[in-house]
Amino acid sequence: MSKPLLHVNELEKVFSSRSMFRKKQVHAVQDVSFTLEAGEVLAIVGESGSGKSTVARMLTNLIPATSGDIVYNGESLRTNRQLRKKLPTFVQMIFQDPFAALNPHHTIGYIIGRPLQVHRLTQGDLRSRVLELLRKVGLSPEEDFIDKYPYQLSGGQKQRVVIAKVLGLAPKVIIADEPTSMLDVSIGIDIMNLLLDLKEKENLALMMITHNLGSARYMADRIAVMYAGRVMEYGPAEELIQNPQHPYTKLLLYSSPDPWREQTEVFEVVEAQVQDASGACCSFHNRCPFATDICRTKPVAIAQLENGHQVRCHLYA
Ligand SMILES: Nc1ncnc2c1ncn2[C@@H]1O[C@H](COP(=O)(O)OP(=O)(O)OP(=O)(O)O)[C@@H](O)[C@H]1O
Repeated sequence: MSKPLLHVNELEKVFSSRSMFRKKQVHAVQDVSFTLEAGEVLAIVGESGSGKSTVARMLTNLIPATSGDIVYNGESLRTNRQLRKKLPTFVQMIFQDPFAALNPHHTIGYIIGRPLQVHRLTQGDLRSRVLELLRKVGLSPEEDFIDKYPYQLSGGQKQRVVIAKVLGLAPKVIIADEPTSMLDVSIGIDIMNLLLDLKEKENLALMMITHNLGSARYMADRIAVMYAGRVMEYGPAEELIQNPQHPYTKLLLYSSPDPWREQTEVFEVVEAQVQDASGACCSFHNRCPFATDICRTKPVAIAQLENGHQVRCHLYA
């Protein structure tokens, strides 16, 4: 069997801090596993603090994992130093704030061209490579943009520059962390369409991080729903949206406004603090209207449903 482009296996991240009197640990990510292939889009959805960005930061080696493994094309990030060195040409990240991502003192040409010089990726004329990248992200006429400064561009244009800069390194995986959340809705849709288009043309694997199930549905082939550091539900995007199983996924779906959806289920979540993902019980039990004793006392394993649909809930154990 061929190796997946990206294989994430039982990833865990614990942040530790020490104050004068006690040591505190936050289980930010626990037992996260998935695969990602070229040409595929995986969306990671969850509320603030669910661990989405921590997963992304581990995948790009910005922070080390506490345990578990990240394997690119069969090479482990944990053990392979060569892979860590060449990682920027394998995986790149787009952040939500294009305003902060671009140095205001440099021209667009410099911003896009500099990583190509650093990683020695230009054969031939740097300027024509930058113009080609500007064309790829729809900033034309390219000659008009190359000598501009970030302040002369709109938010959507800035995000396109960020994408061009990332694209220059010819990564195989792009992780987009809320790439449209700071943009107007229509501009955000343009950016999502651009990413989908580039995914097809460049045969990229895309991982999209979002709070919004609507954007996840629009973009993704598969969706992973995270809560308190764990994947609660995972499956083909349309199946997960049409046939959600986990109470938390239902909560996310029924709390997002959708004038076209018939409200078939009334879902009243219990108000409570989000639990840490240390795993002694179901982390959603204190907010779940269906929780029983077992949810408060026993850890939950992932249950396999049909069509690759998985759910982490005692209701299905
Ligand atoms: N450097 C850190 N030190 C300690 N705790 C951290 C650190 N970074 C993240 N955390 C904690 O880890 C948990 C997950 O955070 P993370 O930023 O991954 O969530 P998120 O789902 O990406 O949230 P958001 O959507 O708001 O970006 C949170 O409880 C957060 O407070």
